[in-house]
Amino acid sequence: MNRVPVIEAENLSIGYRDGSKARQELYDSLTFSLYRGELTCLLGTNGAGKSTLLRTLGASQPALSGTLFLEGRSLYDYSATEISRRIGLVLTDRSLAGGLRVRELVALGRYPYTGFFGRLNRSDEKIVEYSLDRVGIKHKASDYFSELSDGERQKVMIAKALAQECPVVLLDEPTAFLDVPSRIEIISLLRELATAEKKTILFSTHDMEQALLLSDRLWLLSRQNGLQCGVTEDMVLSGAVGDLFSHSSVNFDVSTGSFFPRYELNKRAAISVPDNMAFWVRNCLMRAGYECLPAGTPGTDVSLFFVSPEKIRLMYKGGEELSLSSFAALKTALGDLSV
Ligand SMILES: Nc1ncnc2c1ncn2[C@@H]1O[C@H](COP(=O)(O)OP(=O)(O)OP(=O)(O)O)[C@@H](O)[C@H]1O
Repeated sequence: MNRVPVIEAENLSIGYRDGSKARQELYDSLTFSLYRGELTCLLGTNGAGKSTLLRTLGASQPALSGTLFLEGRSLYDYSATEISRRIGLVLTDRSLAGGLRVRELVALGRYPYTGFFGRLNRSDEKIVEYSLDRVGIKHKASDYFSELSDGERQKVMIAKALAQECPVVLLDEPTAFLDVPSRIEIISLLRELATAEKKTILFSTHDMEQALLLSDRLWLLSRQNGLQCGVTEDMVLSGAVGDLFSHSSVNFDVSTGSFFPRYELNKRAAISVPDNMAFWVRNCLMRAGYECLPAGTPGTDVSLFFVSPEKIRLMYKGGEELSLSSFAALKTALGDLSV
């Protein structure tokens, strides 16, 4: 099946103009497509250019060169009003919200439809109420935006983009400063809008774990490799995600999609542990400098038979044996805790 991209770029160059001539070019030949009904996550290290790319796609800053199409037409052939009916850009800067109440702020999303005086008719009001309801923030509609929590503010900004009724929504770090349940809630909401309302959604984040679980596609942006695009699982298993954040003191575990510190393992432990506790037992041993090997491996510094946190048997190389009944006792016996 040949799918038609909603946004398409060819040899797009993005960056900043300095005065009339000199320019700081971040990327010079980005080629990509964004599709309807998909949630795409933009990942990259600090300063990679994620915000710059999102602002360029949202027409809030010009591309340096190349072509950028929205629904098959050059983005730059659209008027500002036409763009604001098609692309909702949710940036992290909230200073514009001033002293507005939540409902008033969401109603600004209707501006592309309400004409010069911005008067809402019955249908506009209905859309504002629907948008407040859709993100679960209706109960705060009369509160001041400035008095909301970070998570509530993010929901309001998403509601404003919904009220704009755009088929494309671009969001710069919508989960910044949120606790883990709120991050999952926001990304799940974006996912729902993409699948149920067939919107095209691209968001940037530093929340890897949630992004990998919930996004259909990943865009990996780096100075070394430019923009790499693909389905989440392909990008993880190909090693591209691990490479993006490769660092001398950090490893990426492809099997779980999580990053962990690179420990110096100078001791060896043969371990027997039930599957449901294996992660935490290994975690405890690796922090104490032990490489974890299968039970029965000869010549290790210790052998561990872990039945449950209350039932642990530890055997040292010399033959001494201890029965332990907590992780605290195990860590003390391994010399990793001084209590
Ligand atoms: N207005 C500007 N003028 C000139 N250079 C800028 C401007 N804004 C950002 N830059 C530069 O562009 C590069 C990319 O910045 P950008 O904010 O797009 O990165 P980012 O990937 O969003 O970073 P982060 O994850 O830290 O938010 C940086 O080197 C930054 O200094």
